[in-house]
Amino acid sequence: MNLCRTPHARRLGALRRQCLPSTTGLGVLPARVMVPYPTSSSRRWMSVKPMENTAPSATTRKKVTLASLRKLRSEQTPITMMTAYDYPTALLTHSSGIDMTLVGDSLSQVALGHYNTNQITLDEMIHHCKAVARGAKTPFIISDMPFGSFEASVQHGVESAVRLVKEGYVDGVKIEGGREIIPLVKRLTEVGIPVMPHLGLQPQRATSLSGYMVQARSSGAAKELYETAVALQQAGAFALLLEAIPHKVASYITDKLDLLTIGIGAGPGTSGQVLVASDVLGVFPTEEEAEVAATEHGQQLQAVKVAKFVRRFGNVGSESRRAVREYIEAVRSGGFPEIGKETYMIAKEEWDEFERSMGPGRG
Ligand SMILES: Nc1nc(=O)c2c([nH]1)NC[C@@H]1CN(c3ccc(C(=O)N[C@@H](CCC(=O)O)C(=O)O)cc3)CN21
Ligand SMILES: CC(C)C(=O)C(=O)O
Repeated sequence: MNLCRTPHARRLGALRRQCLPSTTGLGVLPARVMVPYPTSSSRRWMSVKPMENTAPSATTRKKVTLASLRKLRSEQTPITMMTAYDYPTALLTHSSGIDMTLVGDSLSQVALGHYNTNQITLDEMIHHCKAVARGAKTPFIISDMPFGSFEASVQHGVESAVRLVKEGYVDGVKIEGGREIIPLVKRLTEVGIPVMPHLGLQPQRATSLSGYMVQARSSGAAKELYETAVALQQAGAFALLLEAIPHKVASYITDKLDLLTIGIGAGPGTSGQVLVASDVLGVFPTEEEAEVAATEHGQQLQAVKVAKFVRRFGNVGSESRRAVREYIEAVRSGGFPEIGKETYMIAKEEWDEFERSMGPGRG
């Protein structure tokens, strides 16, 4: 039977695979070739309909795999990673061509408003992973394992990671920790879940470290970090996240090890970079911006202090606030909505009939 012609195979093909002529003489078989997800043909019904994306790069891009990430490293092309917390931010990573999308537990702070990252639960992470997976079709998706989901035992860690993969549809997991997570990294690798340990500044330990402090600044601490990195590679880690460490230490680790290194505050010598989406976009105001908003518009903004390693590539926050100010102003002044442009009509005879039976309205 020609598998490619069955309706089921056609559906499969339409989703992820391409049928290629077989060289085995067994006919045409569905080949394991990844094709783009049907993003260009799919339309969603929203109050504002997204335009179809016709950019050639978006229609030809394939799902990022471990092999394609390793190829980027071997070609010395820096890997790009950014966080996403929901469907719109996931679509942003997907449509922009980001290589890896991180459902970071920073979402506890930047999307849920908690004081730190330790308050988010595994169930909440899974809820957000599901939304991200619906939007981030091409990037390799990694979820953080939240505080409390892996420390008690290897078994608990495996159960939590399996839930993130099975219910949250992510491709791999990131775990904050050093030597103490080696047994878990080994076990997850054995069961086929790609693991990215997170070394250096570990936000889940901010309380015990009395803040978000740069790590591995002494020769002893740098040596310990390097040896831990080697041990985690031996345990099977496919990548390391290196946060807030001297750039020379991060470059050294990258040069000596085979795995991928993704840095944040670790300099340009790693295999790739990661930043939090709201930092890249400039969603939250700086203290100066909050002061300006208070004096000029009477707005009470929640200012945030960001780390030295953050570069803002946009100022989406000020644009959002301007849009909402104008919306409020337009409603209050009667300028929105505009009849004809933003309203619906009723045929004259229908309206006349309505008023005849019900009595006149406003005139
Ligand atoms: N918006 C956002 N961006 C992040 O990168 C981020 C989060 N939230 N939440 C979770 C963690 C917390 N992170 C942080 C937060 C603060 C610093 C920070 O201010 N570090 C000091 C270093 C001080 C020192 O040791 O010298 C700095 O000045 O950069 C670093 C990482 C990174 N993560
Ligand atoms: C800061 C990044 C790397 C992270 O761990 C997160 O988003 O939670």
